[in-house]
Formats: sequence, C-alpha cells, structure tokens
Amino acid sequence: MPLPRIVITPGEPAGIGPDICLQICLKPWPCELIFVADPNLLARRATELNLSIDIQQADLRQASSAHKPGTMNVFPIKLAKQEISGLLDVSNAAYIVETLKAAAQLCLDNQCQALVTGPVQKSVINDAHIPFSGHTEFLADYCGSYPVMMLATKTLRVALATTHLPLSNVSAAITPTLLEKTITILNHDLQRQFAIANPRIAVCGLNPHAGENGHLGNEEINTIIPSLEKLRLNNICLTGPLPADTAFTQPVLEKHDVVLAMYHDQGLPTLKFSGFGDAVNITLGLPIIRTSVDHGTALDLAATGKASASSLASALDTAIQLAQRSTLEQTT
Ligand SMILES: NC(=O)c1ccc[n+]([C@@H]2O[C@H](COP(=O)([O-])OP(=O)(O)OC[C@H]3O[C@@H](n4cnc5c(N)ncnc54)[C@H](O)[C@@H]3O)[C@@H](O)[C@H]2O)c1
Ligand SMILES: N[C@H](C(=O)O)[C@H](O)COP(=O)(O)O
Repeated sequence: MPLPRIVITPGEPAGIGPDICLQICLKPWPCELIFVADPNLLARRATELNLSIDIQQADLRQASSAHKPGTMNVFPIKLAKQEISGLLDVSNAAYIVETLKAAAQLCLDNQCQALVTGPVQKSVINDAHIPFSGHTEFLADYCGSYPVMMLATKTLRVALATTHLPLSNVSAAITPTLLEKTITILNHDLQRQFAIANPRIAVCGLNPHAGENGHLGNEEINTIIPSLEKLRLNNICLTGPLPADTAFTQPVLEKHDVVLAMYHDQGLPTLKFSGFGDAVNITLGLPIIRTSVDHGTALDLAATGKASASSLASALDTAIQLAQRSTLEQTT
C-alpha cells in the first residue's frame, strides 16, 4: 500500500500551531507530511524554540515517502505581515483561510490523503470581515457537503447535532431534517471510516431530564422522539433521547459507540474532561478525511516551548489510520 501523504495546516500564526507542527517533525511517521504555511514563519518559530529543523519546499510530483525526523516539507503561502508570537493580527486572517483552502484542495485533488488542522482563532478571522464559525463549517462549505463534528478520546466518542451556534439559536436549529441528516451521516461514517458494523448511538435530549415528559420543554416530544422513531425504521441503532446529565455515565457508555449531544457545550466539556490534550476532532460527512487538535490557539504559550503536541500527534495518528483504511477500501 502506498504511504499516505498528509497535509497539515498550522493555523493561527501567532498561536501554538507552528510550535506543535515543528515538534511533531522531530519524530518519524509512517506517512509523508506536507505543511501549508509560510516557511519563514516556521523558520522563525524554530529559532525561537531552539529546534533544528531542515525546512524544504514540498515536491508533490514524487511518490510519497516516510517522514524523516528533523525535516519539514512546506507548501508555501506567504503571510501578509510578519507575525508576533502571542499577538493576533487581523492582517493575517486571509492567509489562514488561504492555507485551509489550499490544503483542502490538495485532498480534493487526491494529491494528499488526509487533512490535519492546527488551531485557529475564529474571532480574528471574523474581525477581518471573513465569516468563519469553525473549520468544520468552512470545510463543509468549501467541499459542498454537510458536516458532523465528532471528538474522540481512546474511550469516548461525542458527536454534535449543532456546532458553533449561539445557545439562543440551538432550539430552533434542532429540526427533524437536521437530526435525520446528522444521525444518518454519523451512522454511515462510523461504519465506513471506523469499521463499526452497527453503530450504537446514544442521543441526548435538549432539556433538563430530556424534557420530563413535556414539563421541562417540548423539543423532545415534538422533534427528537419522532425523528428517532423514523430513523429506527432504517435499522439505525438509537437509544434516547436520554437525559444528558446521566448519558455520560459508565453503564450508558459501555453499551454505546458514540453519544450525540444536541449542542457544543452539552457534549464537549465531558469529552475534554475525559481526555483534553489527547483527543481528536474528526469531521464526518466530508468527501475528504479531516482531523484536528482538541485545543485552541493558546496564545499565552506560543514560542515558549510549553505547548504540548500530544493532541496533534493523536490527530495525525487518526488521520493515518483513516487514510490507510480508505486506500484499502478503494483497492479491494
Ligand atoms: N481546532 C481549533 O481550531 C480550535 C479548537 C478549540 C478552540 N479554538 C479557538 O482557540 C481560541 C482560544 O480558545 P480557548 O482559550 O478557549 O482554548 P485553548 O485550548 O486555546 O486554551 C485553553 C487552555 O489550555 C491551554 N492549552 C491549550 N492547548 C494547549 C497545548 N497544546 N499544550 C498545553 N496547554 C494548552 C491554554 O494555555 C489555556 O490555558 C478561540 O478562538 C477558540 O475558538 C480553536
Ligand atoms: N469545537 C471545537 C473544540 O471545541 O475543540 C473547536 O472549536 C474547533 O472546531 P473546528 O474544528 O470546527 O474549527
């Protein structure tokens, strides 16, 4: 099987993305790594961190070869303005978006087999008047598909019905169409990408105690229960709606492959409590493989040498596994 070629975007240039990308280049990997970034930024950060890395221009015409520790292959895109570690600069927002588009395109063109993203600061991109709610939504728009965000540790998977949405908009967003699309993609991609034959999906309610039979909210009775009943007719294995406060207890988790939360902060605090620093963010529903770190830009740690690259390493491990499974599927 050819070695996968994985494209990585370091994300916000003032954050820890460049630091953790440099760190993972020190290790061997069973894939080729291509970084879409400004090579001068990476060279400056390597100097600040006192890391010796040979930064070269990527050559995508050659067959892929295993990553050599201490090297970094870069698909170059120039920053608009030299970064200052730890300090956001709106002038570089368009650069961040350009790196994402170029990296996604390399995957769509089949030149790379998976995309791994470093952290971006959503606010600075919006401050530059570029609407951006997250990589998940951006990549779905770019690829013309519907995304499902799922984060995973070694022991827990949590998917989200709604992603980067103000809390006041969540109830209206939970519609039968949204639940049917989300659950169908979740079921399909857990089968296809994760080789789980019949995924067992625990679905949270929206309200306290899943609405307490309509006494604490009606979204369960009006929308969630009928949607789950309809989806069960397609042989999707669904439990719920479960009260979210006990959906993450051991007896429930051991009977399920994934928990579907209705909104970002219903699902992710538990996931990050269980494994912040080693978890992986995976976008389902895309025509490309995309994984990401579980943390943000940590501006306070940029260029200090204190940023941990463990989540990026987990995201890369997952991307390699998913790319290998996909290649195997295509060749058999
Ligand atoms: N994948 C992504 O692009 C992604 C993910 C989460 C948050 N964000 C964005 O990042 C920005 C900052 O978010 P935040 O402050 O809520 O979260 P954060 O993850 O940047 O920081 C939370 C805390 O964790 C620490 N931390 C984060 N990553 C670390 C690492 N690798 N090693 C050691 N310590 C680490 C930080 O120093 C901070 O104390 C926001 O704009 C947010 O939207 C982006
Ligand atoms: N919701 C993610 C988290 O909390 O880790 C994070 O904001 C990144 O999302 P994107 O991958 O869509 O940028």
